Amino acid sequence: MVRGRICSLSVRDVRFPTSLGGHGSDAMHTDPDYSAAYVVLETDAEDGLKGYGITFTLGKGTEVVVCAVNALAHHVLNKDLGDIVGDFRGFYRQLTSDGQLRWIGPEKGVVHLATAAILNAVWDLWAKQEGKDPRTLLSCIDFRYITDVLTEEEAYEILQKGQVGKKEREGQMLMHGYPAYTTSCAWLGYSDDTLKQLCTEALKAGWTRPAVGSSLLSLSCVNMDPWTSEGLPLDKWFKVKVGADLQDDVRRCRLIRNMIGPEKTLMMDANQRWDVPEAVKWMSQLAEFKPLWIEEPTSPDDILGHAAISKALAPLGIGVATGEQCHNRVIFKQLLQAKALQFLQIDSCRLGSVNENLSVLLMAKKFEIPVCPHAGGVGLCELVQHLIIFDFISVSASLQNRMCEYVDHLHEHFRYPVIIKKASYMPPKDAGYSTEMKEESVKKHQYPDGEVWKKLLAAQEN
Ligand SMILES: C[C@H](O)[C@@H](O)[C@@H](O)[C@H](O)C(=O)O
Ligand SMILES: [Mg+2]
Repeated sequence: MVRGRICSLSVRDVRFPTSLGGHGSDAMHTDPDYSAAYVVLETDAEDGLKGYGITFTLGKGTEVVVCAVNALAHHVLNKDLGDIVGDFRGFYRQLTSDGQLRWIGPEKGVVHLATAAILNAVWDLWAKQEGKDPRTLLSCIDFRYITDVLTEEEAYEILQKGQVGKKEREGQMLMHGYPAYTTSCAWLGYSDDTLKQLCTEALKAGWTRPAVGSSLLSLSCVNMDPWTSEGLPLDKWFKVKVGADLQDDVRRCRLIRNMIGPEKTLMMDANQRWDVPEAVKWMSQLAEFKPLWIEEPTSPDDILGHAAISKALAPLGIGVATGEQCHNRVIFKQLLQAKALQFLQIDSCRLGSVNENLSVLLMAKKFEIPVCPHAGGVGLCELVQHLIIFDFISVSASLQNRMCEYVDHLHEHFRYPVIIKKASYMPPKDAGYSTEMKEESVKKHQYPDGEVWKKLLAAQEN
């Protein structure tokens, strides 16, 4: 039973000084401070439940997103939660079609990140109150702009098929969790020594899980079903940042490949650094290190560019992955139509919350493209674990070629942090969207008045 009228929305600018240690750095974002616009919704219901929503940003960007959240707030305030989720498609459209704010989107950029923060909070609150069936889920999706590839009826059929074997898959998740890979070892700003040390630690610390077959390195023979492979060699998955300097990349990739050995899976991430021909040329030179995929090789908006890169790299056994900066379902639709990606990376904050991510999961299923979510940042792992476990249980029903990113930073600031066991996400058991942060962490890291920033800013002045 849904209850309560939204009587307050607060949004705070919370930043973690991760750039000081080079954490999170890549070829384009050299000094990221992992941050969140953190929204809290309160209702007048007696249960006292609150909805917590975040969107991930990098430092300064947060203040702009906070403004956008405030500009959108009037759409939520004084609304009954029942009215919002009772016509969630309509509410989603209201938020994304604000007559004045849409001009600075539409459905992309800062306003869309702000939409995600608010809707993530609505989902958190709603999830604490009740469960959802396929029809209810579909009623949350705005199919506008995607009915040429996916109608509501087709989506319903997919979800209906997803009911078959659902209980078993739930059981599998509870027992083994969802396979994860790590990016924490090889940020671009890390020295070779740090890279070696973190890689050694990750190898020792059980970033391991069972894999099938002798090689996971060519797209055609990737086969990951951790449960049918018991007793077979353990596999380990790593992602390395590339794209700034070819000689550095060759050295770092050689180093990491030598450490992990020829059989383990390596992915590369260029964070949009290259032009299309440059991407093909650069990756041809890194092909000897057998990457499973190259992530964000060029502009996230360049659909045909991604298609050209995919085509050129296919003979080398290298796939293209993208999505962390794909601003809406339309871009994903076209990437799928153009065969421009082999791995689809949803992001729980870039798109318009669960609503829009559902539409992308369903389109990916229709095109039979594996979803391997983008996570990390601050809170993205906490959020996206819900989406990908849902995808396995109710949509894709497969783990083949699928894994979810994991980054080992900042989980200690969450009340319900992710639980990783044997390199897998264990299903969250607490109600809600795992978005609540610890109040003392928020206070300390609030920008610019939190203790951490007061000290850092004072030190900068002196
Ligand atoms: C600035 C960020 O850390 C990015 O480098 C990061 O999201 C990355 O692209 C990833 O795939 O995890
Ligand atoms: Mg990336």
